[in-house]
Amino acid sequence: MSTLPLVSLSRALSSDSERRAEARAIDAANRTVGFLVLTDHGVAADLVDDLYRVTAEFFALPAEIKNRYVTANRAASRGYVPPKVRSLAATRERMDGGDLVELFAAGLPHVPDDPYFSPEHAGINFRPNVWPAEIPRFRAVWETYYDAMQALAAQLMSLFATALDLPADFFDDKIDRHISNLFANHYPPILEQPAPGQIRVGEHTDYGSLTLLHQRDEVGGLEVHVGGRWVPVEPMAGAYVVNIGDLMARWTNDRWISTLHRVQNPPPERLSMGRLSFPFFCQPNYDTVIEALPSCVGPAQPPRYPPISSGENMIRKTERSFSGGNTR
Ligand SMILES: O=C(O)CCC(=O)C(=O)O
Ligand SMILES: [Fe+2]
Repeated sequence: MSTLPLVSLSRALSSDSERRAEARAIDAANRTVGFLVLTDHGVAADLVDDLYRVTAEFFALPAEIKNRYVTANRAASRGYVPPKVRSLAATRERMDGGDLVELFAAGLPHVPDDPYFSPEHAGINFRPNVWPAEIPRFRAVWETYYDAMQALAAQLMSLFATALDLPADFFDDKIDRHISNLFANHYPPILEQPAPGQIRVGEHTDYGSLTLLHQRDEVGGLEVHVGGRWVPVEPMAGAYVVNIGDLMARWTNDRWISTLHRVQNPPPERLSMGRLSFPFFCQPNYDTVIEALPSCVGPAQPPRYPPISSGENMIRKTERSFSGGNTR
């Protein structure tokens, strides 16, 4: 969709008046579409190229090697998930045979040696990452990219605070020990007829505060549900697609919307085209309780959702996403 609202990070950081102008654009985008396109974000193009390169090398490995990186507790989002095992439509109680995507996921790379992060307190949230030994550079590239994403996410959350008429540091202590995950979505060529309704990623809303998606493939397929229609989101060179997740909708009492989206299968003549994309799913600290912000409730707007902790929300949603695909 060429009409997604554009936000320039460098412009927002250039002066107070520019910051207010970009914050207004963010508010308008998040109220109406829940998606925007972020430009001038400062993430190095070389790093992104490296990320695509090492990750494509991983997915090109034989299945029996990739399967070594499947981890026992899938709700922890670490390592490899084979095609058709997860179903994002299942988070909405819709069964579709499993998403036509294979995944690799990682969490916080350098977990501090502090009880807050220990399994006793944090449960599965800071499980160690797993890294493919076959690709020596994989780990360093992923860790560097993860760091770039967490820094970018923090800057965006500060702009979000301004957009919500809150102090710029409002979210800082709610995301400073976040449980965000970096995913690679690899969509293999579609060689067999999909089951009825089975697509690359079934319709869903993202779970957390916001998602930073890098996509640059030719075949595309990402679609957002706006105005009762599915609208394609085409990649824009060097830009991130940013969307609101369920927790931001809950925080803002639906002033901002967590929009349904999906990845549609290519048309028949392009079924052999694969696709690689990288969502970074921002999830606040596991013990941050998300309830409607004071600026988003009033006599005519009672809170619409009960409070929920970030950690509980993520585990509930992730577990449900593994209830609709192939159980293997
Ligand atoms: O691969 C994409 O373009 C986005 C997929 C998606 O919506 C997700 O992984 O949550
Ligand atoms: Fe998504």
